Amino acid sequence: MTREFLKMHGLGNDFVVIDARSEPYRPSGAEVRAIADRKTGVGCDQFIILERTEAPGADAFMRIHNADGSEAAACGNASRCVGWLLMEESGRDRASFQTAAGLLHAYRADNGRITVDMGPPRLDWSAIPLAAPTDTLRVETVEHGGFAGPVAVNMGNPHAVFFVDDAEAVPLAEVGPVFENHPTFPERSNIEFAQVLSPTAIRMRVWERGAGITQACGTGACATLVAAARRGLTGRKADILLDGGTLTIEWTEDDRVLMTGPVALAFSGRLSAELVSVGQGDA
Ligand SMILES: N[C@H](CCC[C@H](N)C(=O)O)C(=O)O
Repeated sequence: MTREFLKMHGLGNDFVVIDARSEPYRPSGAEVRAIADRKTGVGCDQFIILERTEAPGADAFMRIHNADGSEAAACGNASRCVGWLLMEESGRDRASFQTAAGLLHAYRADNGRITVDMGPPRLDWSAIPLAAPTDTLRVETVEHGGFAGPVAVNMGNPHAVFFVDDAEAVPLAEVGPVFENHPTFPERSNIEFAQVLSPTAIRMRVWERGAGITQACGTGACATLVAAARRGLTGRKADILLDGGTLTIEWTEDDRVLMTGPVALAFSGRLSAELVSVGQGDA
């Protein structure tokens, strides 16, 4: 049984998207890793599956698999891509879909961009989650290689945001995995390094949980803005300058984080039976 897929991305953070609403598909971790492999598979940062849902007001359930086979409850860039797909399908300018982190609402913004209301940030240590009661404004137990005391934010998934003087100088491939797997994060964490350029602009680079360095991270951009505003480094709205381009993030007065940015559909294709059969039944 082969399956059609769409190859999409948000600022270079790329996805294989499967519509499994009519034919359920629950790949094993091994299948996800095989599909995500950039040499022997299709290649992607996350593998996204649209599932049928009975959730009121939702057009689909969006399941998110990282390239390492782990599952995540939130993915900002993929949320814009799925929102766009559902709007194209319905002909409407709005779409809502369920995720493990809750019901998300997407709508068309200017210049072909899409806005997703990513909901409220979760700021309590137990919601990140962290391993022990901690002030999430500066997590002192997390330090390595001259970097210490990140801000912890949950956007449906865990983030640790370090503020630095020069984001380009961070040895991301070296320190990223150390922080991703730090014992303070019982569910691991996405890791951001942010350089505040002005009260309305932040340069940010990211090491993603389960995917490594990516060109952009939507939930990471949301976490970065929330962290900067909490520290008084910016206002509640700023442009986040990522390797792949810019996202505009706003943390509204009624505690919603709005993420606006582009969506791209690169190509469609078919997963071969060999690729889908990899690791059938494996963990
Ligand atoms: N690596 C993330 C999921 C993808 C997030 C990112 N691609 C985004 O756009 O938010 C995690 O394990 O929580």
